[in-house]
Amino acid sequence: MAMAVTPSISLQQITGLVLAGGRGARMGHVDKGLQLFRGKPLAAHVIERLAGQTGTLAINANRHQSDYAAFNLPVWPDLLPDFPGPLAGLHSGLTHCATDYLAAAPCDSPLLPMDLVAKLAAALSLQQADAAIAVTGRAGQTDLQRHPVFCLLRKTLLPSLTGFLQEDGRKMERWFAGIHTVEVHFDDETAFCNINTLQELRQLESE
Ligand SMILES: Nc1nc2c(ncn2[C@@H]2O[C@H](COP(=O)(O)OP(=O)(O)OP(=O)(O)O)[C@@H](O)[C@H]2O)c(=O)[nH]1
Ligand SMILES: [Mg+2]
Repeated sequence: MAMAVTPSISLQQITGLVLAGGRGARMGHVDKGLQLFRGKPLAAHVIERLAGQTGTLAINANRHQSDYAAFNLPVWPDLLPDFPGPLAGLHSGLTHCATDYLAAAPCDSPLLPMDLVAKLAAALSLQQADAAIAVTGRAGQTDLQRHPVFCLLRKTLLPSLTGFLQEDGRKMERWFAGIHTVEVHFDDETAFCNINTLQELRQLESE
């Protein structure tokens, strides 16, 4: 009997996207990705961690675009008005990327796993899924946490996402529930810590 062969995904087929397109309302409407954490902008931490995990990188930002351009990466704004949420960033990424896959991570999680993309890609490929998202905690337990802003998407999902957004869908979880998504478990919960307020920024900085 012939063995089923699952083609694996190479790094060169993946564009990494730093999601920095939000309003930062809980931080006083500052541009979160540009706030300093341990002496460097939050976005710089994410760029450094993602570099090497994907073939190319880009930034999704809607404000201070010249500041983001200083990272020497393409800056892709949302194509939809009024800050409809992170899905708008994924929509921009899938529209612009020239690769078969897009891996996204938010600008406000400076400790993201160094094996994020490799693990998402391995699971997506093995399950022949269209999307992979990160999960922490133990399956079946109440502390299971889904982290859909840390995701890997096939570029072929663009029409699905466009349709979802056109119908005013904003909830990431709802879009992922309607497509073939695989959940990928990560042991290190702290790698996904996410900074929403200035207090959280200072707190994590001092840890
Ligand atoms: N492109 C895009 N990204 C967004 C939008 N809203 C949030 N994000 C991104 O989604 C990720 C998680 O969002 P939040 O933690 O809520 O960040 P935020 O929306 O800037 O902050 P709050 O305004 O305080 O909710 C971050 O990477 C944000 O940059 C949006 O309207 N467009
Ligand atoms: Mg928000």
